[in-house]
Amino acid sequence: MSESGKQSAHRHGETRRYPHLARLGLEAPAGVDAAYEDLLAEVLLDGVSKGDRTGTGTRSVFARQLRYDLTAGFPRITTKFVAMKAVKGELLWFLRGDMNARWLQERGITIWDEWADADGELGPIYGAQWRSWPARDGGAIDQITGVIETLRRDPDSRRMLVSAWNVGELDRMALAPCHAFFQCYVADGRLSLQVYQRSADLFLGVPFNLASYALLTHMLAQQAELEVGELVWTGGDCHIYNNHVSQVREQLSRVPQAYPFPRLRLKRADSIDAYTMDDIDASAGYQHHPTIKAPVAV
Ligand SMILES: Nc1nc(=O)c2c([nH]1)NC[C@@H]1CN(c3ccc(C(=O)N[C@@H](CCC(=O)O)C(=O)O)cc3)CN21
Ligand SMILES: O=c1ccn([C@H]2C[C@H](O)[C@@H](COP(=O)(O)O)O2)c(=O)[nH]1
Repeated sequence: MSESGKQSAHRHGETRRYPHLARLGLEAPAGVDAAYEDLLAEVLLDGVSKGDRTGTGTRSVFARQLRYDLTAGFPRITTKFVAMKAVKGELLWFLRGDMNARWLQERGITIWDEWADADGELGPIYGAQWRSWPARDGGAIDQITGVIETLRRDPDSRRMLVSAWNVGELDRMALAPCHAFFQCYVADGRLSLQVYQRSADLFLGVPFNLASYALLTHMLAQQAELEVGELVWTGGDCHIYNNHVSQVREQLSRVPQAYPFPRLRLKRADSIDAYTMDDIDASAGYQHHPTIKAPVAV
């Protein structure tokens, strides 16, 4: 094949790899994962105009999937700075079964403040459902401990689900769960996880959600003495808020200079309840573009 033929074949390959970025004339560097940015591009270009609960307005597409090989790197988006301190804190806070924003605020994490009442209360959101789903007999079901036990005892199980979508308690939650449930899957000693996110704020929420579930997969794998496999993110209503459009354009313009994902260092803890902020480090090799600020829709 001639040199120019090779080049055009390469370009064609890239076009298929990230077709929506290609429509904007953008190409990611070789070896860089830009699937998230391609979804941003798709919603920017093809999203249908839709109203929403917050009154902000969005463009939106329905039902998309992102997949990350966790052995290849930790999916912390590089085309803007992703605040890992808030991601780590929020996940540890969920795992505490906490329903009050105080613990986050004491650590300088403010991402739940808009939804908390004057006492910091949020109602029985993720943490409550993960760790103490109310049982019929008046007791509580710890779904996280349950799934770790099943991962150890019966990793072939097809019933390893954790749900935050407790229909009977939705009206008491400050916000209905967005990442509604997840499923674990083990093959060849590797733990994969798929999360279903019914509603996805692609610019502000999803970079957090991807890093958070990647981290959770690593923690669960460590607790069950498994290696990590794949993170599969499935989104329902995938939207860009109308007041995030200029930020998204800025972010996409960075795709040609995007970086490979960093690595996660996770210090071993004795139980899923024993991890601390200092045990988690996703900064090794994290090269990234600067922060892009945006208002959160409440
Ligand atoms: N509209 C909306 N989008 C969300 O992503 C979202 C909600 N609501 N409500 C509940 C939680 C709270 N989440 C949030 C809230 C704020 C940020 C945010 O402002 N992030 C900034 C800075 C974070 C920081 O440095 O602390 C960012 O640049 O990522 C992210 C996720 C995710 N969830
Ligand atoms: O982890 C989260 C939590 C929330 N979101 C986004 C998705 C929506 O933009 C709002 C929730 O509004 P609903 O009207 O309840 O769908 O919050 C997210 O992306 N990630």
